[in-house]
Amino acid sequence: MIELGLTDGSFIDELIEITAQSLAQLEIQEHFNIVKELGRGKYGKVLLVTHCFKGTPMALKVLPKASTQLRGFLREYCISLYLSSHPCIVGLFGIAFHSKDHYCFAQELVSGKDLFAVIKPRVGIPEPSVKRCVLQIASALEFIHSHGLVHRDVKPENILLLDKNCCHVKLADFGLAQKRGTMIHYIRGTLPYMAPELCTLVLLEGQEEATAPPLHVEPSLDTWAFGVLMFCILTGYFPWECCTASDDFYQEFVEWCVLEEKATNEKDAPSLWKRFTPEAMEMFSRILALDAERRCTVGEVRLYVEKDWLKEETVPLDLSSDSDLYGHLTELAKLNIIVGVSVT
Ligand SMILES: Nc1ncnc2c1ncn2[C@@H]1O[C@H](COP(=O)(O)OP(=O)(O)OP(=O)(O)O)[C@@H](O)[C@H]1O
Repeated sequence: MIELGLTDGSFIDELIEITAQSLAQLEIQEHFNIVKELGRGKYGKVLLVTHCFKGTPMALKVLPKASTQLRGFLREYCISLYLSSHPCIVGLFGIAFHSKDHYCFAQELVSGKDLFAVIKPRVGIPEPSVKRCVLQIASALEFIHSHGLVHRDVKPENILLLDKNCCHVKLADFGLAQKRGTMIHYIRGTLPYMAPELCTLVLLEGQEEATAPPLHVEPSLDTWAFGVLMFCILTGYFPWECCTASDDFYQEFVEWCVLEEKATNEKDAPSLWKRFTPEAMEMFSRILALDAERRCTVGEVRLYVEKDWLKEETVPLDLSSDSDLYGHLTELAKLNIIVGVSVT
């Protein structure tokens, strides 16, 4: 029995070594019946399969060898496996293998939609469902962070629903997960869930190196993404496209944060945020603290869950169709991000 370090993520390297030594080679069709494709992401696809002998339905994540490094596949599989005991994290069967063209591992089948699919444009999802969902994701993220890991891809597409009212949800996709402290040197492309400190590492067209110093992966990156996700599912809009000086919506929020440091003032809330109660704004100011060091932990959302988050009469958004951010919800979800990482 190996001794596993529990809080610094070091056990992952040991699991990767062991798994690498025993990774079987087999062809998918020889062991599984492919029923249909369940979904597709930037890195691969997920197939609904049944085991040829046992008939067990599974969600098989299939990553092409041509675009996937073995080490990256093993890291995703080992991190997913280690965390899969949490009730709000997708379960695993302990089955991983490689075929001629793919790396694969079998996940528990979650039969509902993902959270992105149930967000009503410009409306979001009902506040009680948001709260149920947010509490479960906070619990999953606390579990991940307590093991010295960071998810790094918290977004509605990676939250799978077992029912349409979010009574039971599961966090999926550990393809970008890293040990806390891993260094990020640069990023290509942005997503609205990316924290401001991460956006400083975005490479512009033709640029080879980021001008900002490298960043350590910290749980505060997940906290920020969690805050953006909360905004998205409460409103059906993104709060901004990305956290840069050229994004007016983000700049409006930054200005509000500066004022909020002095005193909460409803009048000062940016147009997109006017629908929230002062209590919800206080919560957002802590979860989306611009300074990562001052950002609260995901679990602090529990302090606000008994309070109302949306005002009873929602203030209509003062947006022309051109600046309607919902248009970006689908487009931005498809953006590619390439993150350069090196382990310290
Ligand atoms: N266990 C599962 N059960 C049912 N459907 C699933 C399961 N896992 C993933 N899916 C579906 O497949 C889609 C893609 O899966 P996943 O996010 O793991 O792929 P990816 O290539 O890593 O995506 P991304 O581009 O977000 O990184 C999900 O959005 C979801 O709709």
